Amino acid sequence: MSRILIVEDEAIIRSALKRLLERHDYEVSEAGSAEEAGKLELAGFDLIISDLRLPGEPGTQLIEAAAPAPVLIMTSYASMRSAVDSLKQGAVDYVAKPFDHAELLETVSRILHQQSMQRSPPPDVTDDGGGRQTMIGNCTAMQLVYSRIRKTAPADVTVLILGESGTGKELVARALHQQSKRAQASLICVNCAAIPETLIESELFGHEKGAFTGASAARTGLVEAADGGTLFLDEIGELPLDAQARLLRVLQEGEIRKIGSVETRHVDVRLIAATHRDLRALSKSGDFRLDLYYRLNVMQIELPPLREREDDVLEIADILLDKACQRHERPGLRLSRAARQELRDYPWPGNVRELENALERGVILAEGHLIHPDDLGLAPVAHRPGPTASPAPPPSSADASQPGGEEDDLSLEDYFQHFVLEHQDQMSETELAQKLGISRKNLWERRQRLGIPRKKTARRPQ
Ligand SMILES: Nc1ncnc2c1ncn2[C@@H]1O[C@H](COP(=O)(O)OP(=O)(O)OP(=O)(O)O)[C@@H](O)[C@H]1O
Repeated sequence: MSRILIVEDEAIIRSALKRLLERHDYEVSEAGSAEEAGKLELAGFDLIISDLRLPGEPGTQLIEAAAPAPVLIMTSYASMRSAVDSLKQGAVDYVAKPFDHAELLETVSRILHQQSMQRSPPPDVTDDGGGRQTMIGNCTAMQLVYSRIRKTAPADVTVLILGESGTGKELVARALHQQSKRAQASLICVNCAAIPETLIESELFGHEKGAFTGASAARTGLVEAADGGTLFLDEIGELPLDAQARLLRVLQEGEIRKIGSVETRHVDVRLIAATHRDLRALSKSGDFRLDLYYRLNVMQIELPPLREREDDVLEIADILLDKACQRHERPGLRLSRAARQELRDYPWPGNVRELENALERGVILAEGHLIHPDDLGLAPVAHRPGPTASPAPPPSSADASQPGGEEDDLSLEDYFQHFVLEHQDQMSETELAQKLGISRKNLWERRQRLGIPRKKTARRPQ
């Protein structure tokens, strides 16, 4: 939903315009003067509509301050000359008052469309080891993502990144941090699903010595470690309710309190959160606090699944293949025509991460200078899983016994799926992982890959 700011001192015009835009599904904020508008994160808006004549500074004052957000100037017929001057100063367009509703809506939609079509180059991202990579892909949906990153990074606001597992949510979080004014400070990345529920609060918020059995020394939490910088909470939908309450306090008051402490400490942290789950639906079932959802959902960036990214699959495959060839010292390896077709047709439930893994397998297994479909190890058509967001049906025993190289994998996954579904109501995630002989992180990753929803945790008081 596009965000528009109206800057107009006449309350009647301002609220009429607000109602008009809201009826057309825009999210609208208001300010009565350029000075009042200047207190907002202007660059976070998709469009600013400002009256030219305002008490104090004129509307054109906002043009530079709001960049790259466009400013549309409203002016009266009597001052057409100043309207033209505003264009010279960089306003995107002007509308003469009183304006025709249809005409104004058309102008707004044209400007927003042009803005979204402005090509933003994919951002460069540096990983923890200092390695650089560029986000790959040029489809329309990714252009929108790049443009959102460019606009949102400098505005010091909370960002919620949505997308299936492996679509690049962490890459986006890194790009946001690295293009923000906090770039020189720390970026702390935490996967909420990979930390046992019993430990997550103390990991995030720290604890005092003796706060609980085993707390033999005081410990600083990750939120405090991100002070002055950015905290990236991946899979925030998995955060237990008690930790959600503490996080809300950080967002509302800018304060944390360690477990077992009575003192609070001020922290200045920009929060970026990501999830593949529908937080609104989770809040309806009582598993996610609605107030926290509203606090997180200031700006949204939605990553498209790979299967919807047009020709990006092959572009990404070519670049990642070169990298895999270098890593394994197998220069010059290419994908066969059939392998390229296979990559194009496959539904990629694990998205770019799954593509990376398939290419890695291809490079290791290829015998000549071409990678063939078998080398990629993708599931045969009959066994192809659905997207991670919706649970995949368990493969039938008939499927599992079919001839082909996948039987062992399938029956193992079949066993895994049945075991988890059968025992998850009685066992904690840690117990499940122990019984299966895998780590808790691995359990979570398999749940993502196989599309097995996590059991509902018992509702706790808020
Ligand atoms: N657009 C892209 N260009 C290049 N590499 C990408 C892109 N998107 C994702 N990747 C790669 O895919 C892998 C998964 O990306 P990332 O960890 O950011 O995904 P995610 O959505 O955070 O996944 P999860 O939710 O499972 O943690 C990484 O190795 C990342 O470098």
